[in-house]
Amino acid sequence: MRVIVALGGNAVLRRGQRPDADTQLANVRSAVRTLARLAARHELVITHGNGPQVGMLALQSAGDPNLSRPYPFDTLGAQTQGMIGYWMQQALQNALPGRQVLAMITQTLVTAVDPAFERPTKFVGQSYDREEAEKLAGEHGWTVARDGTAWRRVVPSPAPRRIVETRLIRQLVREGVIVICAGGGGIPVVRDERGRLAGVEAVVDKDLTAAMLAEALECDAFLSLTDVPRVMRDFGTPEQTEIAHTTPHELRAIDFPAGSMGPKVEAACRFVETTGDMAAIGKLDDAERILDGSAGTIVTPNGRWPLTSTL
Ligand SMILES: Nc1ncnc2c1ncn2[C@@H]1O[C@H](COP(=O)(O)OP(=O)(O)O)[C@@H](O)[C@H]1O
Ligand SMILES: NC(=O)OP(=O)(O)O
Repeated sequence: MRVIVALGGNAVLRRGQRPDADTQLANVRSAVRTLARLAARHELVITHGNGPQVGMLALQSAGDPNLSRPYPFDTLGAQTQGMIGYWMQQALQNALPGRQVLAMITQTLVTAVDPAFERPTKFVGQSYDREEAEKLAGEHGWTVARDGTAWRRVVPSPAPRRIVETRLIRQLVREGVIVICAGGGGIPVVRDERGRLAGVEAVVDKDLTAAMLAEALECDAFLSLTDVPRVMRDFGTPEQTEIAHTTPHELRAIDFPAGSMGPKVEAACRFVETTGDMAAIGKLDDAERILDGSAGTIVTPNGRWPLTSTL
């Protein structure tokens, strides 16, 4: 099978951890143990989040007295692709000697008139209590929003339209390369009337980009791997229940929060609706069990996996 994995930024920097490089590298090495087992059995394309990291770099940049203005989010996105891509590439090379692994700088086309620029939803950086978040928002001109019980900075997250480097990614996958690409959803860029690319201030959702890429690369499965074992009904209430096997139709009848589970569910539904193939949301460590149907929330057109006829 050709499998695309979207790895949450939280897998690289867990909630509450200090963002030291060695902490993140240790998390990447641990994630790569699972990814390497997948790569041994399947053609693997890896995308990853960057929410915690891009927010941290933005905060550092905002506090740098030598700068006349903080680095823009496209440039910060590129920095996170380089940093996380490097950690992953090296960890995979060490885990799978003899295999070709490449982390690519990847740009994602968005449109400048996307309404998302007026309505920031993408959580970046660390969590704060409400008072501190509002204080920082006042100091730096941020928008902040509630993420579960905590507060975080939010930035615009326009819809991904196309990955500029799609053809190259396809070529590399066909040649057996394990490609790490579209990190942080891809660096958001727009194309002007003369066809030239330029970066924009945003962070694209990596699950939406991954689903789009999965379709373009004709992947058989799209796995969004995060820190919860399954999508839940009535999440965060005493009545919460795990959803094991489901359909896009069933999932679309449930409300999920923007900026966290919402885009994962939307991405999974879009991939299944467009391709008729399988998408799943679950825990990184369960990736292999998700593919055999015994873990995660598995989304298929008829709610069954492996896919079977309903006739
Ligand atoms: N209905 C739900 N079921 C499961 N988790 C949910 C749900 N709604 C919100 N969440 C939250 O979504 C989080 C995963 O989204 P996110 O933090 O964006 O992950 P990642 O960084 O791994 O992509 C979970 O840790 C959980 O707190
Ligand atoms: N860019 C992005 O979607 O990052 P996270 O997965 O960390 O939210």
